[in-house]
Amino acid sequence: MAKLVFPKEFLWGAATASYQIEGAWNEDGKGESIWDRFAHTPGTIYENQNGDIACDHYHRYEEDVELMAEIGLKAYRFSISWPRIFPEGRGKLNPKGVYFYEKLIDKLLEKNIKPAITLYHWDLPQALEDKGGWLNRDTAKYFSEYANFMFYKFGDVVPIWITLNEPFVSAFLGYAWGWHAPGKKDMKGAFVAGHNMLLAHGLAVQAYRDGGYKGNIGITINVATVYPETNSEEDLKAAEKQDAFGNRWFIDPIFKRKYPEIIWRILEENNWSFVFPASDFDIISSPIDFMGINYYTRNIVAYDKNSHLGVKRVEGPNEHTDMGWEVYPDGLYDILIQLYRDYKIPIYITENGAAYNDTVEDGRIRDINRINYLKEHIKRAYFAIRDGVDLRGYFVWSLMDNFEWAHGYSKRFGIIYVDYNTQKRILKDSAYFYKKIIEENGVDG
Ligand SMILES: CO[C@H](O)c1c[n+]2c([nH]1)[C@H](O)[C@@H](O)[C@H](O)[C@H]2CO
Repeated sequence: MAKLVFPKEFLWGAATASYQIEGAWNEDGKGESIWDRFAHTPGTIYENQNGDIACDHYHRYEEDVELMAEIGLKAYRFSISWPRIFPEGRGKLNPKGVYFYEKLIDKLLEKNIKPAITLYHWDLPQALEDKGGWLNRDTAKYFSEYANFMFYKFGDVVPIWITLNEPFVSAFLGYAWGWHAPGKKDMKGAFVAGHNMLLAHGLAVQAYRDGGYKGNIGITINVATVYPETNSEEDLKAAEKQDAFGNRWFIDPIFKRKYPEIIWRILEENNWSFVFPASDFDIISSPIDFMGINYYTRNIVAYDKNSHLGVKRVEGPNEHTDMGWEVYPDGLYDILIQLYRDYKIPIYITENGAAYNDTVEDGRIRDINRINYLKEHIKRAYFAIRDGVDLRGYFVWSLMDNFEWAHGYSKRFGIIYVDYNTQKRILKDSAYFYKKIIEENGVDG
């Protein structure tokens, strides 16, 4: 069997996010986040679980970095908890919060693991939410102040910066559907929040450039490759709409200085066509160095006059993960080809992985289904590079089992198992599989 060998500098990593792993939700001066507030609200999270302790990474980060080194990670993507730095979102600084990340980054560098920082992975300071949160345009400015401080502190030692994680998800699930913090159900608000997040992104990129830092800065977008159920004209149009709405909404403003047509049509149909100052798009489209994509599954769609946008989802025929997401590795290849064709920008896969109901038997976790998932997707990443995509790296989601938002701890994505009763970590078989991938810089074809 042929070995598919990646380019020499290809970056193999794993990813996490602050609220999902850190715990210490109100320790050492950290301010409340909207996820603390949301998860403390009964009925929002599976079995009313929350991130108060999570994986206790705040206290166990040294052990966790040792495990990253044991796996052989070349990079580690993690997010900064904004309210751990600025408890009120701006103004008063929390030195102990800064010190935690200083120690974490120092430990990573000591182990030759490149830090890749996500500045915002959904845990907005509650104090800013109390002033309107992402519905308040000023939050974009406050974000750039926070980003500027992080660049000042770590810009010389952290080579990869991601401004936002999945603005579509935090705008829509947080402001339109209410499934995520801050739990609002206001479709119009989702568009305003999304726009202010993009503004925040652009202002942060400008701050990074003004600081003259030598690293790379980008954004992470969630993508699900879209396929029409049939080749009928109606289904093809439905697929085009879904791709624009689900994948391009937060990409086109950055690369084309405008929203996809479908977004403007929704705004106009609802009389929400706000007058976004054209100058916003000058800021939003500040050039970035890479695009991060989070790929998990695809979307098969068909025309349906009774559905939102006239588009209904059709379930795929292949195996599904514990999240109910179809396993479709070819979708990763297709989306990489499409995005690189359309935007010609270096790409990182900043998240890819699968939740399965892992069990510990004789001290081992034989997660062969996750190994197969990772293997097939890593193969597609190789074929995308072979076919011309400038793909720079791959971050598995996730380094360790963690708080899976509204699903609480019921979904396990980690390549490291976490026993939440004891906080014991156990490398799953998939961790050893990934270790071999990294050692060989390649995968069996
Ligand atoms: C459709 O999947 C999304 O792209 C997506 C999946 N995921 C994400 N975004 C988030 O970035 C992570 O915080 C989640 O833990 C992770 C697993 O659910």
